[in-house]
Amino acid sequence: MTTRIAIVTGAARGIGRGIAERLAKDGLDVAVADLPAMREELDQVVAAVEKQGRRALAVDTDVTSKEQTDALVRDVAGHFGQVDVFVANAGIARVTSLLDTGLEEFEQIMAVNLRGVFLSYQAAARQMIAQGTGGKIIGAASIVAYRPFALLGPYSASKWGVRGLTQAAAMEWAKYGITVNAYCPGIVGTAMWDLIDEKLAEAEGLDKGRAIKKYAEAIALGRVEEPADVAAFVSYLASPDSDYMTGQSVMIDGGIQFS
Ligand SMILES: NC(=O)C1=CN([C@@H]2O[C@H](COP(=O)(O)OP(=O)(O)OC[C@H]3O[C@@H](n4cnc5c(N)ncnc54)[C@H](O)[C@@H]3O)[C@@H](O)[C@H]2O)C=CC1
Ligand SMILES: CC(=O)C(C)=O
Repeated sequence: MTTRIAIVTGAARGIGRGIAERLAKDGLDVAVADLPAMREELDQVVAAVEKQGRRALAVDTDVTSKEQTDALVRDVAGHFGQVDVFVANAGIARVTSLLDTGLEEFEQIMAVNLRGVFLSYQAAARQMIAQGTGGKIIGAASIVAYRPFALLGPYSASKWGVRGLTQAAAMEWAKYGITVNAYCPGIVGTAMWDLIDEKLAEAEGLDKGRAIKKYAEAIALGRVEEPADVAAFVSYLASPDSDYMTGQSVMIDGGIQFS
């Protein structure tokens, strides 16, 4: 069997890095993409993938740009011959009340979290359709795609949008053998939550580090999530074991939300 090729965006750190390393462990060759400012960290992920005996490629990409996202897929297909798995992981969080959110901030969140996922899904699907191979398209949603967090309103709306986009893409592309699913993590201990903790602590008059502790009390399994917890589920979504699953946004949160 030929080696499958995956692309992971926002892969320089956090959950994206965890996913890239896990897919490499699963035997896939992996292209990792992130903003140019993250190149040093991205190169470390390339080294970690290669250490597992897999081929890797780093591509500077801003997923808000159609040109760059199309080029990412084109370059990876040119380099490795095909694209089998696309993980649209890149995202940003902003802690802001709805009344205080300026238009520019709202649009920035939507540009990365929703437009970026749309552009990623579209570029990946066009490549997979042209190949005639089917494929696995996977997006980053969140538990807030089901029930928002106050002060994370625009962020929550963007993730709600990812859930809708994932359903529509699954409906449209099933006939090409492409499945489209999303992962919905809870509270993962990454740089993103460092920022959320700092801003929520400020807003709620808590000391730094207290907000994440407070929110983590809601986790039934009793610990903050790690990137590897998310990556284990993405590994399943990227594998043939999930071939009969499409259009789903699945909570992997240690038991915060119960639907
Ligand atoms: N940390 C958490 O608790 C949760 C995270 N998520 C989602 O998981 C995904 C990954 O989150 P984390 O690893 O925690 O975040 P992170 O902030 O640690 O990493 C995000 C990565 O995305 C990159 N990125 C940002 N804007 C980009 C752009 N325009 N183009 C390309 N790359 C860009 C960043 O440079 C960074 O390397 C995000 O979509 C996030 O919304 C979902 C639920 C919970
Ligand atoms: C960042 C995020 O999506 C949550 C739920 O914390």
